[in-house]
Amino acid sequence: MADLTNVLNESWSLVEERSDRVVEHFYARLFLAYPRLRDLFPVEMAAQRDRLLAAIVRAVRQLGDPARLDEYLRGLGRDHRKYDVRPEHYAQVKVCLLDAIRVHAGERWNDVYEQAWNDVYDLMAAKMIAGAEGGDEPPYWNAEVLSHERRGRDVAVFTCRPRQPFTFRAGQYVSLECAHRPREWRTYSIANSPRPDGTLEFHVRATGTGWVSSALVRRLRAGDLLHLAAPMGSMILDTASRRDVVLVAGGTGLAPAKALLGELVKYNRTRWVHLFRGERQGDGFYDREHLDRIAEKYPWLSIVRAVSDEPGYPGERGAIHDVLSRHGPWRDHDFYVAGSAPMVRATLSRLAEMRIPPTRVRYDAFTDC
Ligand SMILES: NC(=O)C1=CN([C@@H]2O[C@H](COP(=O)(O)OP(=O)(O)OC[C@H]3O[C@@H](n4cnc5c(N)ncnc54)[C@H](O)[C@@H]3O)[C@@H](O)[C@H]2O)C=CC1
Repeated sequence: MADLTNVLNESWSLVEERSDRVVEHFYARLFLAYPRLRDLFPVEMAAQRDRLLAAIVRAVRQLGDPARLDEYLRGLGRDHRKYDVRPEHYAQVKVCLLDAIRVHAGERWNDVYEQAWNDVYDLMAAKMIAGAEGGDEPPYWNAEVLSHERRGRDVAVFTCRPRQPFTFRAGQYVSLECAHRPREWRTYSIANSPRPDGTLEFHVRATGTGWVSSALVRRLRAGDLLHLAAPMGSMILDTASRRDVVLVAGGTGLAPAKALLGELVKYNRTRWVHLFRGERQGDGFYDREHLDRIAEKYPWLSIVRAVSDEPGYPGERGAIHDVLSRHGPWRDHDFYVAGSAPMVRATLSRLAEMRIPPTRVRYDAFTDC
């Protein structure tokens, strides 16, 4: 596998700087050759371009960790049932993707590279196709929005209930689509552990460019319908572990941390749990009272909040990974990290500096980490 990874990295370096053009070429070729595939993709393609590349780069980087890659690709295949992707589509995509890479790599492209991309693509496609064989599962779930509350300037917390049985584990995420932005699916973590009434909670922050998040914060109402794809992700509790737990959450990365807390509340008696929560501004700590009530009730939970971008803030200040190391040492703990890709990356490298074995760190970055 190491050889294959090297060959892929080497060949990718030929096109990396022109990756935008590779992706443009790929989609142009795909939609010309197979016009019916156009309907599987969003009307607005900008975000999709980044996501395709991010998924490929992430998969190639994970070749050295087959178990994790397997889980990721099966989950992705299951998720892609929402697009009505069929097994034959994978071969069509392969022809166009390899063509785009080959054309942009130029004269240094060779048969070894071609074979390596063929092999790795077939391997990934086989796992995604296997993941999509979902038995009686629907391609996506219809869910009705039950409540929608604005928490501060730009955050909304909403709940919904899927109309068909929906099974997931605390810490997982789903991609969802709302009627306000049809065919634009975005991933959000479920912010609760499974509940008897089947309801799901989501936390969304509207940021400048995120049209779906903006619609979910500003336009979604109780009674609206959502589509949810199959749950994905591996940031789930290691219930066999006896180690204490550190949850590191940046912004709405609180959602999966809160879901894991909900799970721990059900059975934990013996593990100390430390929640590190970072926001840019002091007024960003939505859900504060709710979490404080949990900490009052369960003495095993401690919460550290830190603000990174407000110089006069009276409480703890700094990037959350710096705050985490200030509160160390952390020798014998399990870590769960959620937030933006740069925040997750910064935290992972800090944990690596602290010599925490990677097997004790779980995260699910929505973009490449
Ligand atoms: N499962 C997961 O990993 C989840 C990830 N998310 C992602 O989390 C992000 C949350 O965004 P917002 O609420 O706008 O939070 P934000 O971007 O405002 O950041 C909040 C915290 O992250 C820290 N941070 C931001 N950039 C950083 C960097 N480069 N290095 C170190 N720390 C950094 C900030 O200092 C602050 O403490 C979104 O990108 C969302 O997609 C959300 C939910 C679940």
